[in-house]
Amino acid sequence: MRFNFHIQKRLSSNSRVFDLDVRLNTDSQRIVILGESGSGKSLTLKAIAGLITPDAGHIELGNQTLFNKTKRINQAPQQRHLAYLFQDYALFPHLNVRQNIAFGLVRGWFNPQGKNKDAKVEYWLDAFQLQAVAHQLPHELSGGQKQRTALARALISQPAALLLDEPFAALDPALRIVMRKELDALQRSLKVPMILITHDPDDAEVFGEQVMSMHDGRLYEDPQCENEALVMADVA
Ligand SMILES: Nc1ncnc2c1ncn2[C@@H]1O[C@H](COP(=O)(O)OP(=O)(O)OP(=O)(O)O)[C@@H](O)[C@H]1O
Repeated sequence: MRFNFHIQKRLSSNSRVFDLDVRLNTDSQRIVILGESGSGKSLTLKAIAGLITPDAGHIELGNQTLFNKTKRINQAPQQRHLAYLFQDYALFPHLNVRQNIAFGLVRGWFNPQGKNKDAKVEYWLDAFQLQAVAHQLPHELSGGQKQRTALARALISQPAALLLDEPFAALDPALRIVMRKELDALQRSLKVPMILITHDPDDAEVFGEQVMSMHDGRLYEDPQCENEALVMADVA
């Protein structure tokens, strides 16, 4: 699955202007974007997910056009079939683990209940060893359990790609190592393409088939990265 995008977006607040101008065209299935705070990583993921609209450019995933300014294409977030895992996991506080995971199957306001849905939820509860805590609320979970619940909720809808915003930042160092391994194994077995943004070089080491670095709204090829798959797009 090819990621091909050129995203341009200007954000202004008071006298400060931030210009995002990122482009990438790659067949790589594990992309890590490494950058300091405020460099534009989250904005990039949000634009891919459809949560912010670029001023110009295009976003293509495989042969699907998610956004194209000149062709006036702008798919709604739910049409894009992407899973976006937020930094703080964004679990619903009033829903237990089972209900949070089931929410991943919800399409808009319409929530069809069916046998199939229950079987899928049970599958992910088993796969992530969450059966024992299935009835617990997010505030009653450990950091790792929260992360697994959020991942299960993201994966249950069989997304075309996984967008991960600092997925290990909230975990203590020991759990971070365990969860990195889990996500690594999971991504390899499901073969779901992913973009992971982080400021932690260890994430890049584990996941970075393709490591990019981000500075001041621009994306650069990491000089240490020897992967040949990346082709920087020359034209929009
Ligand atoms: N709605 C907005 N209006 C104006 N500026 C914004 C807005 N949202 C983000 N910015 C600015 O855009 C820049 C990039 O923000 P972004 O959230 O993408 O950073 P980041 O690289 O993800 O940082 P972090 O690692 O701290 O999450 C920041 O300087 C931020 O202040």
